[in-house]
Amino acid sequence: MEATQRRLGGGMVPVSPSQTPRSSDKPVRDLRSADSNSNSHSKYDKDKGVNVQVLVRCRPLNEDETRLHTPVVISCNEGRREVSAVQNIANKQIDRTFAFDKVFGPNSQQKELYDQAVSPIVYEVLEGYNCTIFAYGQTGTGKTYTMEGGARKKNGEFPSDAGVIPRAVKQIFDILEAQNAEYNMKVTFLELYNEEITDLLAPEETSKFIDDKSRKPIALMEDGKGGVFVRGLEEEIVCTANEIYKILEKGSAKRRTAETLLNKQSSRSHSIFSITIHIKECTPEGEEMIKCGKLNLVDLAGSENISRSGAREGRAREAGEINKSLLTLGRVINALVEHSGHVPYRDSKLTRLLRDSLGGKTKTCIIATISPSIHCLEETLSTLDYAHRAKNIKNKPEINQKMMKSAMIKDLYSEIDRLKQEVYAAREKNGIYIPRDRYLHEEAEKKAMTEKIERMELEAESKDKQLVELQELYNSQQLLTDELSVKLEKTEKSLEETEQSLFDLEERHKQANATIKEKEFLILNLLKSEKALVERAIELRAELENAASDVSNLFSKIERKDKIEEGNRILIQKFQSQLAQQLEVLHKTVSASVMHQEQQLKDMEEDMQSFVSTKAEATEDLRQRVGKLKNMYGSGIKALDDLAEELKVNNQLTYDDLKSEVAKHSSALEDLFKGIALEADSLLNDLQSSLHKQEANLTAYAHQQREAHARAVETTRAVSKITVNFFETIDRHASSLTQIVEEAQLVNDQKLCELEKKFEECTAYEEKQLLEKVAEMLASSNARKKQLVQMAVNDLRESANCRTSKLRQEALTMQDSTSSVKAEWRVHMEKTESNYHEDTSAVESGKRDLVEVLQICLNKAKVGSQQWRKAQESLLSLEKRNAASVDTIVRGGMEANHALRARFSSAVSTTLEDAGTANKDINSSIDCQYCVISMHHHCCLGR
Ligand SMILES: Nc1ncnc2c1ncn2[C@@H]1O[C@H](COP(=O)(O)OP(=O)(O)OP(=O)(O)O)[C@@H](O)[C@H]1O
Repeated sequence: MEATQRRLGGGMVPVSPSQTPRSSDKPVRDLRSADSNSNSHSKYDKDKGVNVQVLVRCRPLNEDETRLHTPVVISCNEGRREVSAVQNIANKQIDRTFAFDKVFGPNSQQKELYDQAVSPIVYEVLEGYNCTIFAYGQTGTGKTYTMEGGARKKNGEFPSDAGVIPRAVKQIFDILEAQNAEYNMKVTFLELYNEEITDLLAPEETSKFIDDKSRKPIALMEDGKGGVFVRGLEEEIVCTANEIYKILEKGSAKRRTAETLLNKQSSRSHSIFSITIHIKECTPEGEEMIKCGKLNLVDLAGSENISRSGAREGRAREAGEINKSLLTLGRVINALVEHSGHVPYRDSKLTRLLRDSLGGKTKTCIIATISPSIHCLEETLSTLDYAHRAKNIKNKPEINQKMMKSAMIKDLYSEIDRLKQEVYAAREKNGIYIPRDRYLHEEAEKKAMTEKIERMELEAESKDKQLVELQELYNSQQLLTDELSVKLEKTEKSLEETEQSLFDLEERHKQANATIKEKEFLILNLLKSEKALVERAIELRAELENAASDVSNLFSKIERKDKIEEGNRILIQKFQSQLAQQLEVLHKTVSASVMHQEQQLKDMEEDMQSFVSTKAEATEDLRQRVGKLKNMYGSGIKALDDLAEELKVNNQLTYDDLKSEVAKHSSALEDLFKGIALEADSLLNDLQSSLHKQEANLTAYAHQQREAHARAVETTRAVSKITVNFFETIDRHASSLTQIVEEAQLVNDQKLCELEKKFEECTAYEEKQLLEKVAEMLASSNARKKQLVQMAVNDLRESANCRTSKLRQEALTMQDSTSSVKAEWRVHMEKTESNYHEDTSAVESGKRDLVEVLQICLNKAKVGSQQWRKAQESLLSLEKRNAASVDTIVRGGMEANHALRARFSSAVSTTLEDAGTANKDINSSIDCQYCVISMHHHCCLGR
């Protein structure tokens, strides 16, 4: 029942098997996160957890597969960490790609896989983590090959195809040896077969019978803290790697294997090989601590298709059990991934054993093995799905709490005592006896367990009932579904038939519609042509009727025409005779009138000759009169010409007067302007000279100001220099203060460390003494403690005093520097003040000068304005005079013009009178002429 220590190694004391290393409740720093290449480290986050690392390994085709040229459907892209399954047969197309943390193709070597995926995990185990690596995959895909290796150890050499387990063992020993560490290592090796656990390291006596029945299953117990442990599992203490190899060989040989169609040596059970390492560490204070790490290496039985693997009878049951536990594992993975409240760990022993590795505090790595063959595609896809899903499981790894060696020894002593008591009790009485306390404790535990079991049974019953109900419901639903599906089928068939007939009918309907349409079209065309024909006939009839009436009309017209033509002929004959008579009469009258006309023309010629002679006389008379008029107009125009000449002379005179007057005025104005310009010039010169003076003053003032500013800048520079010096000294003091404080801190720390060390030493010493003289020692230890504390306090006080005095000194130096800065500042202030006063007086004098200059300018401006006023007045008087003289000239001109205008108007009136009489004469002569002509005209008309 109880574990027995088989060997003691490295001077370390092993822990009991029930003491499976536990992670501390305290969060611990991930020590390998910096140098590990495992991506789990990078993902690590205390609250979120670390994803289970999943890698895939594809084995190469085996001999048979190569011989039979089995098609390969799996391709591995190690760089992109992807596995693709591609198959295209007939109409079934598969093309799926999965991404994993790492992918190892068919050519990958054992060492490669180990170095890349497992080695970092081993480092983590040595840091104090619990880690699990398990291989999952279809039968014959290389789980055992990956975990254990193809060949066992040959002649002490390390084989190149050694698997994960021997390599991990070697690495652990190599590291520990290199570190020269004091350690203790123990291993366990168990097998889970048909839901029963067997110890592969059990002593020979108990397993000398080869048949399965002789193998005693061992119990899986709850440790009361949520974990499980295997009661009575052998723990082999190992000191060298070779020992482990031997153990492995021995254990593996005991594993149940069988030949299946897929694997000649197929593992029929799950195996868990665990290595627990305790490493001694010394704290800087010299305390011995024990660090503990555990590595679980799990080789699962193959997931398989029973029919394909060729498993029969016993093997089929095996396969069923294997599949059941793997199914539970799948359900656990699903529940963890989907974060469902209940995770069915308890449904199989495998999941109970792996509980901490799936969603617990262990770091886990799953190696999924697959075959590239087309025949395994279904299982390969299922494995890839499974593994891909497992990628999302999150664990929360924690480093196992380090134990103090003394505490551990204490625990072990109490364990030995308990065991001794048990042995003693057993020796004293017949049968099995245990101490009362333990009995009571176990009874209570048992009671609690019974209650729990009862409760669970009740729950299970109710669940069963529910299940039965659900089953019934499911069955009835199934029946209903079957009925409905039959009905549905029938309905579908009839629907199909109806649809077919409907389709036919529709076709026929379409055809009929088409023929109807054709016929309708023909009828319509016929009707149309009939209608057109009737219309045409009606038209033709009307035309015929019209033609008949036209013909009758034509006949009557022809008759009438004939009659008229007859009448016309008679009339023409009458007209001919009349016309001949009239033409004879007309001939006679025309000859008489010609004679008369000739007579009249002779008379007219005579009259015209007399009229021309009278006209010549009248014209002579008129010419004489016009000559007279011409003379009269010539004398009038001459008089007007004389007048205009006189006017011109007058105007010239007036213009000359005006011109001389204006010239006089302009010369007077010129003289005046010259005088004014001279005055203005002198004024401007004065103003310019005063401005020059002012400019000189201003330049002097600016110079003064510049000098004052330069002085101010100088002083400011001096001040800033002083201030910088001041701050530098303050800085120096501050840094020396910090140094002092740091020193003080260091001294304090050292002293506190010493105190702590002394206190611990004292405590340890006293603890030892306490076993003999507790009471006596207590007093003395108290006194000693007091003394020690007093000493430490005094020490601290002294150092504090020393520091205070140093601080005071620093403060004094600081005060000194401050006072010197103050004095410098005062000097600077005084200087600045005197400069300021000087500047102000200079400004005042400048201001005064300016005021004087301005006054001078003002006076000059006044003189200027007076002179301008005078000039204005003289200009005004000149203007007035000019205006008066121009007025008299203009008035004289105007009077002369008036006299000329009177003469001109009298001359015009006489000329007009003369012209009036001449016009009258012409008019009367014209009238006379007119009378003569009219008389002539009348005479001519009278003839
Ligand atoms: N990567 C590999 N390279 C070379 N040979 C391999 C590889 N993987 C597997 N094999 C060979 O394939 C055969 C089957 O491998 P193995 O027994 O490890 O499969 P398994 O997955 O453990 O099967 P089972 O689940 O039935 O135990 C072995 O002969 C092994 O040597």
